[in-house]
Amino acid sequence: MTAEDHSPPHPLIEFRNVTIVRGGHRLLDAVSLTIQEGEHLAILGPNGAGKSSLIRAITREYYPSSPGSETVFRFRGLDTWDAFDLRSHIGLVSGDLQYTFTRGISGREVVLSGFFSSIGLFYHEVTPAMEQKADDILEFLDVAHLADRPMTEVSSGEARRLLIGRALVHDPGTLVLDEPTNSLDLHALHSFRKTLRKIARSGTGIILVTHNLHDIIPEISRVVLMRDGAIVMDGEKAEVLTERNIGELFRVQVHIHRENGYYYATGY
Ligand SMILES: Nc1ncnc2c1ncn2[C@@H]1O[C@H](COP(=O)(O)OP(=O)(O)OP(=O)(O)O)[C@@H](O)[C@H]1O
Repeated sequence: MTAEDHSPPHPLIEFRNVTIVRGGHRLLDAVSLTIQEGEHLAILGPNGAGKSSLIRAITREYYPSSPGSETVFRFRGLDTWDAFDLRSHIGLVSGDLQYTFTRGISGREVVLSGFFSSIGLFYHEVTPAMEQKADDILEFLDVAHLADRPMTEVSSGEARRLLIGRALVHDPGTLVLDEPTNSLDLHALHSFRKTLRKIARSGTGIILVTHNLHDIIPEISRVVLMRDGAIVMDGEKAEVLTERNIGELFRVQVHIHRENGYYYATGY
């Protein structure tokens, strides 16, 4: 082992002074954010805060506009990275992905398509090892019974779990979820939380983007608040999720109450 091997690992994401402008609109405004490998954090903010834009910057869909000398835009210590690097470290479950699976693709095929970043398998060659991995993931996520069901015939909650499976095929160190509980009913929300907690406890990092406090599973310890394209607060969950901070963020008076490690906003 060399002396270099003892140097601290690079953060997964290191952004400093990142501004992103699209169509004349400032989506991110001088954002600085460092996320370590394996961290569990939530990015919380109202509609239009820039949360999805931040995810697009993390996944390199968006690049900083007119970066200055003080701009840092790094992934694992690198200024440039390719889709392959990214996929092996970050599994993405985006909010609109479910609606791109419009054909009768089975649950197992949804998961397998993660190997090819495709929507369905088409001409891709699936190896026995891939089949095994997909079946292990279906089992882990408690959706083995959906392996042969067409995606068009599963509920939103089930579809969401299959898409998580799709994002896990490369064993990414971190799972990024953009508004994952939209349109889930109470039972589906309950199953989804259970699944996410299991993933977090297995050691996978979680970056959860949401506007719902109750999506923040107890394993998430850090919360970043966003508004108008900027990060307005970043810190330990109990210090960030106060009535005052959340009231100011959403511009509405709220009561915050805590139950079994979850936070709920009520009274608005
Ligand atoms: N490509 C684009 N060109 C111009 N404006 C955009 C573009 N993408 C997003 N916006 C605008 O930028 C703002 C931030 O959008 P973004 O989707 O990042 O917010 P969000 O916090 O994810 O919102 P939501 O919770 O509603 O999904 C919004 O006002 C949106 O309309």
